[in-house]
Amino acid sequence: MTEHMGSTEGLELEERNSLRRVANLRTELEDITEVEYRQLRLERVVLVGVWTEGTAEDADNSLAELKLLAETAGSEVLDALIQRRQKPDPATYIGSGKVEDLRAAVVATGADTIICDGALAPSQLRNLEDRCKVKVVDRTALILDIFAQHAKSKEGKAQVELAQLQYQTQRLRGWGGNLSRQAGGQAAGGEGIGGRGPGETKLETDRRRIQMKMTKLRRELKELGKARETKKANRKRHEIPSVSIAGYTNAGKSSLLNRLTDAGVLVEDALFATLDPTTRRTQTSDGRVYTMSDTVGFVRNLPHQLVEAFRSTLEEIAESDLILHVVDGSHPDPGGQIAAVRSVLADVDALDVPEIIVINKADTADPLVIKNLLAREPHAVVVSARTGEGIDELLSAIEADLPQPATHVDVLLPYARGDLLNQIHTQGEIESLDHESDGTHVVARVHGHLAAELADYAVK
Ligand SMILES: Nc1nc2c(ncn2[C@@H]2O[C@H](COP(=O)(O)OP(=O)(O)OP(=O)(O)O)[C@@H](O)[C@H]2O)c(=O)[nH]1
Ligand SMILES: [Mg+2]
Repeated sequence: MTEHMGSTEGLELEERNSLRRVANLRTELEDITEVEYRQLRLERVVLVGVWTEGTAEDADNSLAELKLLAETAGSEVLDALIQRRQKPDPATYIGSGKVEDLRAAVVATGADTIICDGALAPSQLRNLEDRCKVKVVDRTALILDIFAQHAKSKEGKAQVELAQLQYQTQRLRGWGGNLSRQAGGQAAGGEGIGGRGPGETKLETDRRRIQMKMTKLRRELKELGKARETKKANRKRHEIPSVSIAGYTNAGKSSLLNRLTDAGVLVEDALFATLDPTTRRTQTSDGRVYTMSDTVGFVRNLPHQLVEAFRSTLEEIAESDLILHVVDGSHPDPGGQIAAVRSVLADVDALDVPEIIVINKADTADPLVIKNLLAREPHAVVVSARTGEGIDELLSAIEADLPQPATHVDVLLPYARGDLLNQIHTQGEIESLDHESDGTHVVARVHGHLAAELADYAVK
């Protein structure tokens, strides 16, 4: 299902394999902390979902996405179960009877992990683990895991680690329960769950270590945030408009950035290929400079911890002048993707930034689906980052939506002030330009601070 591209493939596979080897050291699990155990890569998994509302098709889409996510995390999906229920069982997520089926599927396939398609309460995870005797994780943990594998920059890594620790600190159960028995091969007696005896001390040590680590990460992130602030301030001072490319994961955001700016960003048919935002400088057809940034992809029910951890990155979207909201026109439910993205945008107060809906993958999308999207989203452009279709139209739409410089100037610039003429070119909008005997006569719209610099040369 996933088709990896480029030279990164070898590297990531190697990384994943090395992690697998660690995962196989089951007998030594007692030497590592539970936190490290929880971070071990998933391997052979069974998926399970509860279907509470919507159509059977929605349920299938949701489980198909969970499968993609699991594969992106490097695991092999062996089986998938889905149960129709009014609401998840408070004790075991799926119904008690269904747990037997799940356990049977685990035994039959030899799976070592169960992934649930939702956000589960710590007690639900614990109960399922006890009854199925393998590690049980939820969608949140899975997404956190993918982010952890993909984060490359120092800031990205710190953000993900903080989110993971926040998630785990509420879910530690100590080594006294079934996990350590299963892991360490001790006799499975009738002890209770949740860690007694030595497990409990271990649990406390783990908790304290996590708290210390989190404090340290928060401090680091604060430092790293300062560098970002400086960059932003610089851009603001020069009043360079910024465009953010946002959208559901795998919609084609990086492909679009590459197509629009020759950025050379990694493109992969995998979820969350991009975690570190890339910013490129580019310009309008009349020479005005602006920046365009690729951003981390969104997903339905993006774990709250991640929205928090990535808040500073996401807030850049809120501060940009224009959002290109990319949606995969060939996806079975593009409308659902748009809604999921908008809910994250609302979370970071980015809803009042002007938005262009970019319906991508027009080369493979169903024309009827595109027609319906266009009817619902009037401010939309249909493109294909792959074939280049619609890209010129998109560039014109971007130019038209960029903030217009506010101040009208009419100046005669001496030829010695080529620097100012250059600034008008890159920052302003030129209405007329004539080379005259005593200088260049320019009529243009520019930003306030440039207008002030030009005041000396105003034509009376
Ligand atoms: N057919 C088709 N495929 C496309 C198009 N644009 C992108 N793709 C493919 O879609 C997949 C995802 O593209 P990316 O550009 O990595 O998507 P992204 O939105 O940056 O994804 P993440 O960074 O993982 O959130 C890749 O396999 C691309 O080759 C398009 O216009 N048509
Ligand atoms: Mg990307």
